[in-house]
Amino acid sequence: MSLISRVTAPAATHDTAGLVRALLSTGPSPTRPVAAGPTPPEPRPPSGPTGLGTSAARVLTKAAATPRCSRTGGFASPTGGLPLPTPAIVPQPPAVRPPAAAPPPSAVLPTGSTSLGTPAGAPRTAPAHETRPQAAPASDLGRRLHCPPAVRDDPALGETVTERLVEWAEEIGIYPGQLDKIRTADFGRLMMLAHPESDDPDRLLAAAKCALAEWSVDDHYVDGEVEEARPEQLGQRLAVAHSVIDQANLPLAYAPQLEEVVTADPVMRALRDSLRNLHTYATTSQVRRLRHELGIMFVAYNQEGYWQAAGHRPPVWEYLMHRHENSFIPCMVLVDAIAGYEIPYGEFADPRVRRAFTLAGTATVIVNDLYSMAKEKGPTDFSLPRLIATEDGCSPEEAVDRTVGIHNELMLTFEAEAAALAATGSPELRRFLASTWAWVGGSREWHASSGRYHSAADAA
Ligand SMILES: CC(C)=CCC/C(C)=C(\C)COP(=O)(O)OP(=O)(O)O
Repeated sequence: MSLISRVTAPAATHDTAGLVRALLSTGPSPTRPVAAGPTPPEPRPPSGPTGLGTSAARVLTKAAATPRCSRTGGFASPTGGLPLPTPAIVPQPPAVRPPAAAPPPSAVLPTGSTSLGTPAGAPRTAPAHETRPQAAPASDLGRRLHCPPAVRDDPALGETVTERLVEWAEEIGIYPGQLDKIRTADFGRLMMLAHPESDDPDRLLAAAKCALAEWSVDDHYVDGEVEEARPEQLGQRLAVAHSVIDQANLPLAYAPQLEEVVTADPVMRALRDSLRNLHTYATTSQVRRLRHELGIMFVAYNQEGYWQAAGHRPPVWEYLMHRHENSFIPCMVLVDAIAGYEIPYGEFADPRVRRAFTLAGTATVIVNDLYSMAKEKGPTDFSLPRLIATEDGCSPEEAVDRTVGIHNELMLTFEAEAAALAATGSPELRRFLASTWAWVGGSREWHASSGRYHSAADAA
């Protein structure tokens, strides 16, 4: 493809089959970056599943342990021993929003029982627009979600990271008087499950500090979980906090005033300190990538502020777009840094890679919506099942089914596209996609068990 054709190429769309076809015809070399190379390659037809496949992801691997001090690369195998997603099924163009009367079955897995909450056919006590989907049994969701299992589970390592994270939070001053929330959520366990390529507590802690700083923005400023939510101030707080994400450098006479505001705010201190610490383990460009993702996340938080202030209930399309921006991507973007390698920036920024990566990101946060239904009870605590129930006028059980279907569509698309990208990209890209796949599986496992979503109070 010529440079001009590439520059003028249309943005990626949701035409999976076309995209996979295009990927497979742009370059067969397994080591060539997807965005590089002037020579028109020979078309290479798909030869069927070539990776290790989802079933291989069930094998716990130790081979993927972190190369301890590599900051730029150094991997034993193209995926660092991690299973790579395999397009066992290339999804057909799916109906994202199934008709209310006859929803199709879940994309890959049997939908199983419909006994999530009230039994089908039971009398309804409230109109559909007022219903709140109940939390689905975790075991049932785990079976129905198209998602790999966690690659490893090392509870002691997770506990170590959580304990050190609590100490850090206390030092910084986030979650004052509520440090138990951090212990209960067990964020160290999330990092242990989601970054199986590293068994180094320091690296996992670096990722955990970033994640907790990000969560603290939500819990302190947006959701009202730690401080009272003040939607009218949200834009102002986020803008000032962003001056830490992308350091504002004011003229000397004014800089101290900004610094005073920043240092007085625990969330801003947490963001600054976690990013500073990350530099120990990540390259400058990896940290810059995270700074960019946080800017996007802040835009989405501002949107939530608008929803709260205006009493706006987003339609499903708008909420899904919001979840593209407000997802776990800021955590996932660190997979290579924490594992000790680096995907070339040209490949990371390639729209096809970006598309696959962000589809996986949205899928992770839909998992969050499903597992956090019991926790999200306030009138502006929107979630995908809840909004679908309202918009489609369907039962909570049906809304959960549709949410699972949307999640599975995203994951199947990621799986197919990641496999095609892996076949045409560099070893680092291949590994990055495998690391992403592992992150998604570890995150689902954490959501299924974390005290953040499964407290006795929520069950009541
Ligand atoms: C770790 C991280 C990127 C956090 C910022 C975004 C965030 C809090 C989520 C993606 C989770 O969504 P939600 O606000 O629904 O979180 P909880 O269910 O309250 O954990």
